[in-house]
Amino acid sequence: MPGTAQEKLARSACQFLASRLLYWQGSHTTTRQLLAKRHFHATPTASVFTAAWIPSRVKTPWVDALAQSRDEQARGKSAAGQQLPPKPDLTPKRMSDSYFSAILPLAQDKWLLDSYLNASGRIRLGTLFMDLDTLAGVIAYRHTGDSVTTVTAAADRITLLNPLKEICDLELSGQVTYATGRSSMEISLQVAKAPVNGEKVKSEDLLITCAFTMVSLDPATKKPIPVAPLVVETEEEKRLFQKGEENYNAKKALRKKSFLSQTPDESESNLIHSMWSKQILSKMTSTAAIENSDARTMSSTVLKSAMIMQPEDRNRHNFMIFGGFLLQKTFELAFCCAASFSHSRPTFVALDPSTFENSVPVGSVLYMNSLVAYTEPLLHEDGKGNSKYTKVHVRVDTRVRDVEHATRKSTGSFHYSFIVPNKVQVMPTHYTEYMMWLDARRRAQELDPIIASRFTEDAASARMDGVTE
Ligand SMILES: CCCCCCCCCCCCCCCC(=O)SCCNC(=O)CCNC(=O)[C@H](O)C(C)(C)COP(=O)(O)OP(=O)(O)OC[C@H]1O[C@@H](n2cnc3c(N)ncnc32)[C@H](O)[C@@H]1OP(=O)(O)O
Repeated sequence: MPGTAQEKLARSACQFLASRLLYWQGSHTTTRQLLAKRHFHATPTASVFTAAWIPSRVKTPWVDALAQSRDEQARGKSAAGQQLPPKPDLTPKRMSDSYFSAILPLAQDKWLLDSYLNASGRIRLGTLFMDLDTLAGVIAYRHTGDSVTTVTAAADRITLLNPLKEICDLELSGQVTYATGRSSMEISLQVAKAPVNGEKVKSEDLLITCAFTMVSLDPATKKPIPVAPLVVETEEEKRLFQKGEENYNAKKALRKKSFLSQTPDESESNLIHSMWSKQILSKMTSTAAIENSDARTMSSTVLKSAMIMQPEDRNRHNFMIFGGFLLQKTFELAFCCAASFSHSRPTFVALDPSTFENSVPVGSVLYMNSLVAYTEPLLHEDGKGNSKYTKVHVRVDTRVRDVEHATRKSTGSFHYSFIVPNKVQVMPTHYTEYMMWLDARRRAQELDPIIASRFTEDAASARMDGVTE
C-alpha cells in the first residue's frame, strides 16, 4: 500500500486498535463503531499515533497467514530461501527517538474499564502487564524499524510502587535505555496516574516501573542480529545507560547462577541442613503436624493448568504466542496459587526477573505449573519482630507440547512476589524443592533495596486498601 512510513504506522495502529477492541468488547460491535470510540489517546509527545497508541500487534489475519504458510510449504523451502536478507537500520539512535507515552482513559470510559477490572472492582494487573509487553514491542520497533523480528526475551522486573487509591486515567510510557549494537535492548517503562495539564509525573503518582529485554532476530533464520546502538547525550541518559549496563551484566550473571550448574554455598548448605533436621526432629513432614501449624509442604501448594494456544493470542510474527498473554496467564495462576496457599486475597508486589526461554507456537498445548517456592514474614516498621503479613514467592514454570504430545520444550519460568495478610510458611521436603526454595531466597535477597523497603507492615496494609490486585 502506498504512503509514508508514518502513514503506514498510523494505519497499523488502527488495525491493532480494531483487533484489541474486538478482544475487549466481544464481536457484537462493528470495527467501524469501535474505531470511532478511540479508547486510547496519543499524548502530544507521540504525535505519530493519531488514532491509537499501539500499532498492530498482528499484521495478517490468521486465515491469510495460514494460507500463505501452506502455500510456502507446498512450494518448498526454495521460495523462502530466495527472500532477500533483511537490512536492519543500524544508524545510532537517541533514547528520545524511541520514547513513547500514551493515556489509558480508565476513569473516562466504563466500558474500557470493564476489561481492566476484576470481580471486586480492582485493576487486573495481568491485563496491564499484557499492555506493557505490547508497549515494550512498540518502543523496540521504534528503535529497530520494521525490517527485523523483535521478541521479548525477558521481563527483567515489574514493581508495583505506590498503590492506587482510586480508579484514574493512567499514563504508560517508556524508551530504550540500553542498546550497544548487540542483539538485545533494555526497554524501561512506567505506569503512572495520568498527569493533568501537561505536568510532570510526581513520584507519589508512580504505580509501576518495569524493564523488558527485547531481542531482534533475522526474520528468515530467527537468529539474533545486531540492533542500532544508542547515542547517549545528557547526564540523565548517561545514568540510565549505565544502569542498563549494570542490569545487562547482572542478568548474565544470574543466568549462570542456576542451581543446575552451581551447588549451594556453605551458608546455604548449612541452612537447608538445619531446616531438614528440624523437620525430622519435630516430625514436621507428618501430615497431622503440618495441618496444625502455619506450615504447608511445598508439594501441597502446587497448582497446574493446561491450555491450547489459539491464533487470537498470537503476536505480529503470526506463529508464536504474544509474550504479554503469557505474562497475564502466569500472573493469574500465581495469584490463585498464593490465594489457595494463604486462604486470603494476595496483593502483588513484584515480578522478579523472568525469561521467555523458547517461543510458544500457536496450536501447541501450554502447561503451567505453579508453586509457593519461598515465604518470609514481614518486619514491623521498626524492623523488629514479625508482623501478621507474609511475603510469598510463587514460581510458575511453563512448557509446551505439540497436540500429539510427541515433543516437549520448556518455555520459561516466571517469579511473582505477593504479600498476604496472615502468617504462613512453606516447607520444602526433598532436594529439588530445597533447590527451588534457595533459588527463590536468592531472588528475594537480590531485590532492589527500593522494593525491599516496601515490604513493611504499614506498606502492606496500604496496599491491601488500594484498587490494584
Ligand atoms: C517502525 C515500525 C513500527 C512497527 C510497529 C510495530 C508495533 C508492534 C507492536 C506489538 C509488539 C508486540 C511485541 C511482543 C513480542 C512477543 O510477544 S515475542 C513472544 C514472547 N517471546 C518469545 O517467544 C521469545 C522466546 N525466546 C527466544 O526465542 C530466545 O530465548 C531468544 C530471546 C531469541 C534468545 O535466544 P538465545 O539462544 O539465548 O540467543 P543468544 O544468542 O544466546 O542471546 C541473544 C541475546 O539475547 C539475550 N538474552 C538471552 N536470554 C536472555 C534472558 N534470559 N534475559 C535477558 N537477555 C537474554 C542475550 O544477552 C543476547 O543479547 P546480546 O548480548 O546480543 O545483546
